[in-house]
Amino acid sequence: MSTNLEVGILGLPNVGKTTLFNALTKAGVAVSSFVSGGIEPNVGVVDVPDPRLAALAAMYKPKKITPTKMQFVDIAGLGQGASKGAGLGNKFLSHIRQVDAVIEVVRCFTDPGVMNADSEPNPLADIDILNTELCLADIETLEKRAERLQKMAKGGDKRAQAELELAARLKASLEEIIPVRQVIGGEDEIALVRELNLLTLKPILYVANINEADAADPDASPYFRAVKEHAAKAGAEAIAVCAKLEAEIAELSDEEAAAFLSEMGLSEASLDKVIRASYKLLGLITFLTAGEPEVRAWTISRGTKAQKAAGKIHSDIERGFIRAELVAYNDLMAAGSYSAAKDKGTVRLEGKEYIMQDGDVVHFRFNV
Ligand SMILES: Nc1ncnc2c1ncn2[C@@H]1O[C@H](COP(=O)(O)OP(=O)(O)OP(=O)(O)O)[C@@H](O)[C@H]1O
Repeated sequence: MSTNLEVGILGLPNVGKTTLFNALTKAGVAVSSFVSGGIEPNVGVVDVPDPRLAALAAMYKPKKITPTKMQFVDIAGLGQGASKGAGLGNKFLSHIRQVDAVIEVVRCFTDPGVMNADSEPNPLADIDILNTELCLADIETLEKRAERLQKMAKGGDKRAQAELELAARLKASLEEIIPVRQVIGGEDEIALVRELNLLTLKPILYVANINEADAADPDASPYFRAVKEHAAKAGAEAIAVCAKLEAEIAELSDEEAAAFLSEMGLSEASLDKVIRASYKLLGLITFLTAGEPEVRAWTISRGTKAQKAAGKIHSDIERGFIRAELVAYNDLMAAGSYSAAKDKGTVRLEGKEYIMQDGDVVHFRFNV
């Protein structure tokens, strides 16, 4: 019972999208590939790394530890002119339309053997090319929609009128190549245009694909620094990854990988950072269940109420929901055991309207 939210991996040709996708999915489980004619994207399911699971396992000694999962989609090369329907452009744009958030891979490496990658990286120019294409595609969507809205607004439709005004504002920004996510107001405005699935409204994470030589100290790469600065200005996050190296690490056993990382002076694979940042990008949080049979992480959207969250485990538990008995992960760890947390009074009983928090360790009481 996973949420079907997906993060799409995009970027210019040969920037390392597939390498990153393979590294991500090899580190995780089951890669299902829907390749047909080379234009269907690959979808991969990935375990979300969560150190809290190991800590809970040390406390509960469960038979089984189950991480939660998330989905990535490898959306193949989007070149210049894609928004004009050049080549396979429209198909690619429709794949992007289906995902809930995007990772933009930006080339910050040089590789003489790779087409388009033999020259000095120019990450800002690359970001600009892709951004322009996405903005143009959104302009087209808004223009099409405006025709219908005008008719509806003439008929006195207030909502259509509001959407029309918003569309005009968004279009003006898009013409300056400013993504919708940077100019749209709060939830009310987002709701007005939600159905349009605007590409530049999707949350974005920049992944700077750096040279192996920069992996131990990414900030030494001027290219990564440029991406980071751009991301900060755009209110987004940037993570440096050497996709080629990560793909190699993903081939190793856990022990080998740990030894390799410490040799490189790295504390964790950058992939873990990418997965966690993507999870956050989708607005997802984790609640935990812990017992002797199983310690497990579950995914819900931020803002989910207790009764709905219970339904993640089983529809019966949602239907017969009585109460959620829960303790915040940090409180549980501070107490040292569940019964100690109870003694300290940090275990609470919450009703169905309770809004679940990341790291809640929960036992649902139900009756069917
Ligand atoms: N950090 C890196 N350093 C050096 N070479 C890299 C790095 N990352 C990827 N490469 C190499 O760049 C080439 C292109 O990578 P990849 O096929 O993953 O790109 P892509 O963006 O998926 O391409 P396409 O647009 O064809 O889908 C591969 O040969 C890969 O090994």
